[in-house]
Amino acid sequence: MEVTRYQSHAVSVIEINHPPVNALSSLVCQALFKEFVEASKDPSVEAIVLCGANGKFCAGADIREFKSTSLMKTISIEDINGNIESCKKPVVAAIEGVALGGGLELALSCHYRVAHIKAIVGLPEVLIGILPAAGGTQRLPRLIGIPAALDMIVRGRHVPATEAFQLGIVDQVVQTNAIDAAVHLAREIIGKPLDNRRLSTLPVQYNINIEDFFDNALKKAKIQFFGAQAPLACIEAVKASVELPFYQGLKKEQELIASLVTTGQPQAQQYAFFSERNAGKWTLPSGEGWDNVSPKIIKTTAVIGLGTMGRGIVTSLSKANISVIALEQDEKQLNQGKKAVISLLEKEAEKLNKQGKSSSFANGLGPVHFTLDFGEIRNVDLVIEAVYENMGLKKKIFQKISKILKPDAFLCTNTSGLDIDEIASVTNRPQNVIGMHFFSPANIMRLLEVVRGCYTSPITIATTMSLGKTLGKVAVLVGNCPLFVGNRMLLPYVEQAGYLLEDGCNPEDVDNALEHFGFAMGPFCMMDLAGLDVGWRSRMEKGLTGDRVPTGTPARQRQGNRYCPIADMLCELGRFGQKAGMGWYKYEKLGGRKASPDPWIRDFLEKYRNTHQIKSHVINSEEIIQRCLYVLINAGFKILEDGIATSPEDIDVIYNNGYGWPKYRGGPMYYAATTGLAKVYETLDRNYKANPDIPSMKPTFLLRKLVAVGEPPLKEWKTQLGNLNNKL
Ligand SMILES: CC/C=C\CC(=O)SCCNC(=O)CCNC(=O)[C@H](O)C(C)(C)COP(=O)(O)OP(=O)(O)OC[C@H]1O[C@@H](n2cnc3c(N)ncnc32)[C@H](O)[C@@H]1OP(=O)(O)O
Repeated sequence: MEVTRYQSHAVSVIEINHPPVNALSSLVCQALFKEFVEASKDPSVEAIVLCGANGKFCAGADIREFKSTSLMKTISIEDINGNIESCKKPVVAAIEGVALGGGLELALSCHYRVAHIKAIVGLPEVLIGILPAAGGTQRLPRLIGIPAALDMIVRGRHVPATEAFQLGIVDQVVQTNAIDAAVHLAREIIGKPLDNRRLSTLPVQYNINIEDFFDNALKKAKIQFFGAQAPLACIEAVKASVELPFYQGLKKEQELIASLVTTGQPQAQQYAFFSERNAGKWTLPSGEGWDNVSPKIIKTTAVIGLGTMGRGIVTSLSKANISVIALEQDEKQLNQGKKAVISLLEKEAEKLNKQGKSSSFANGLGPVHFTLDFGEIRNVDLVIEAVYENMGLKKKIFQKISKILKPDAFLCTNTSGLDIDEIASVTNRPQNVIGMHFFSPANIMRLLEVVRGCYTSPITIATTMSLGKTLGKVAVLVGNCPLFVGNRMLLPYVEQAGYLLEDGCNPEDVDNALEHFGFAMGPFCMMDLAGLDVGWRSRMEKGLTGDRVPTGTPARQRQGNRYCPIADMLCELGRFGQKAGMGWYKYEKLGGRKASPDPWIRDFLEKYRNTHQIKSHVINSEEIIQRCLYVLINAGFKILEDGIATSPEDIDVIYNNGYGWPKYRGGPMYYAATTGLAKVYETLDRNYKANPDIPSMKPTFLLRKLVAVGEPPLKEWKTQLGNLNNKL
């Protein structure tokens, strides 16, 4: 039964029961409508309470039922809302757990709302590419005013109960059972007037210049959410609450949602939503997986190395209230690390404070302890090594700690691409060794690549994936290969960006095209931020530049393939990016962030092209996007072929959460599917034939096969490979 009803004296309690989150599916809507009509007609019922089973009010419309072209149901959520609001008997919402999207819209149509202290409310539709179109954009401004409503709706913010009370969204916050409190309130208000409790009948009150306010909001949103259509539609809908009578406002919501659906963005964002949830459902070829391997509970941890990554990881663990011993090799670095962690934790506490939440680290370090003594980590459950990317150093540390730690402790390495098996091979428990590739800043970035080595046991995977979730990360299990998934795909993308400079572009042409596509940052801005020396060092280690390049090697060739040495040349001149005040761009000062195109670079590129007799040509944005993205996508197909990622969805989760890919485009593999695999294949094939010295352009076997079999849906891509190669 999706909806049940029972009576407590004169109060009828209607409970939504649709696990896991009581989403409003068609069946739930029908049942809710029916039960509500019956309760409202029943003469023995004098008041009604709406609640959700299993401690959750309702997470909104059932996203699984959204079809690509229509969001209509036989009975819409707003049909139910209208009925509730106009009911002559008082209706109280008892909010436990979550009241999100259609769930909050349902609660807003009730005459009163009681929330449990731990509940959260919000209208997060914008995050899945739509707007609250069951009256949310019309009722919320009438309840809490335009600025607060707009902020919640445009950002899709989750609001904790205490803040919801301050804003006036809920009438009571209780520490005990919210349903009992709602029933109690319902009894008290029987027979009392309800006219000023029906939000649709209230005027929207404001004392601001509405035209200016919405113009500014639109301008800001166009910058902040560049390219995303839903935030703009949300603003238009809230504006309609001021300009139009309530029922016309509802019509406007419907028009706006219908027009959003035609952009394809909701479909991409909903795909991203479910892909993210599925990423946690890892399964090994052996059948062992998330649903049959229990993780070990991690209570105590240690982090080795307090550089940028280590500090972020310590902060992350501390935020999750997990005890952590932070270890450094000398007093100076320990103190620097400690100062940095304190400052990060203070910022985190401030953020929580603003949300009305308290933190265990508000007045200090919470569960962190700093030390120079390796002996102190002997009893921890799990260690995360976060020293710099050097195989020799990492092996030395792993050898040492595997002798010290208790036998069942887990050993994790934070690396962005080193061989997990080589690191594991020096320990006395390779089955407990795993990679945890955090992204910088590690206390903020949501992505975590969990890297399984050939020895890693299922329980180690389960424990690390579960720890990732506890830290609030989106953990994705990947296989062990140089650079893993995200960075491996990035390599040909950055390589193409270099070739584009040789062929006639300036850095800003490439960055502008990709930022216009929706990336948070183009490749040259990204390199300036990360530091050009990082890639330079790695190329030196690989013998691509520096003393180890065999004499006589042509400047623009390595092992017979095309090579662009421009980044190396900038590094030789000390142009390391932001930290040097110059890189691909110039900056206002050392460490400055405001990039300006540098005439020196233009001049340098012109001379470079002349020296190498390169005929440059005008390259438009479409060519830039295709050249950079198609090789990245091609690398994604190779990763699937090699069994390094479980699914195209996992690759997309990695790109959406760690590489600034615009979520409204779903991720690179989803983008390839919507662009058309044949187009991607033919473009790559043509370019490869014209440039046989760029191997990353050669279409992969999987891409070719998928085109040959008629481009099956993305969910079926992997089945085309059979069990060819699975490193997971
Ligand atoms: C006409 C338009 C009218 C209304 C529009 C809407 O209401 S759109 C929906 C708006 N609501 C949301 O966007 C909420 C989305 N859900 C969440 O933010 C989180 O899931 C939530 C509720 C905070 C719970 O988070 P938690 O981390 O505890 O669990 P998880 O995210 O893994 O979700 C558990 C399973 O529930 C499924 N699910 C969640 N929300 C919905 C939903 N609205 N519809 C359908 N399914 C939903 C989720 O996929 C998980 O499923 P599983 O099979 O276990 O992977």
